[in-house]
Amino acid sequence: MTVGMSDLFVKICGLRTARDVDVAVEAGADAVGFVFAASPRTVDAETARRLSGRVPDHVLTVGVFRGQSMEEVRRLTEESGIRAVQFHGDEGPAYYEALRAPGRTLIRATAAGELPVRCGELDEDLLLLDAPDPGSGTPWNWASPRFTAPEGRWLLAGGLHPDNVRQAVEATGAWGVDVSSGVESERGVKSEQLIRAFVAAARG
Ligand SMILES: O=C(O)c1ccccc1N[C@@H]1O[C@H](COP(=O)(O)O)[C@@H](O)[C@H]1O
Repeated sequence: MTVGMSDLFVKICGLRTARDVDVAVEAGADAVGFVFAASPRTVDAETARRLSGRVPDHVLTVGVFRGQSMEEVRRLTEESGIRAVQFHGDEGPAYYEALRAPGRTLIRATAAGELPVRCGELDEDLLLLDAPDPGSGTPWNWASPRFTAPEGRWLLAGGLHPDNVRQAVEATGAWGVDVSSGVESERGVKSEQLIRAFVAAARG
């Protein structure tokens, strides 16, 4: 898997317009996310395909799924042409086996808890630790002394924004970060200023 050109991997998620995509790429994001799960940010396959066409090869295009059938995930992935699949529900090993394809990155999102987790448990390439309510802008207690950082490559998400992302990275040692709500001016509407501020702050 080839991902990221910088020290800290930064993904900007929930993009819906060409302007969102252009700003995220210009700001230096390593990945851009298109939400296929039920959300105020949902896009269809045609929109994701059109927006992905604006993304240079060094930036990973990610489709976000939650509780969808394997057939729907497969169809949306193929129709949109996105290069990575991010599972946010309780998708089991059969999903990873079915969606594994050459050049495709598989991301497993799980709610952060006190039990240790490891990247690769379900054959994923990247692990994502998030709050229980993904996409809500709610943080989890990543600063807790009881939190054990996972082994392997993992992304931190949940309630991140330009003012807390650097502190979160330093506290957890995360390999990368993922954000949606924290770069919006209102729910579902991305802010150019906040996207730029987030990427710059994340990398310190
Ligand atoms: O963004 C959504 O609407 C969404 C819906 C369903 C599953 C995942 C979703 N987004 C993911 O949630 C986190 C970002 O959360 P936050 O808004 O920054 O707190 C990130 O992993 C997104 O990919």
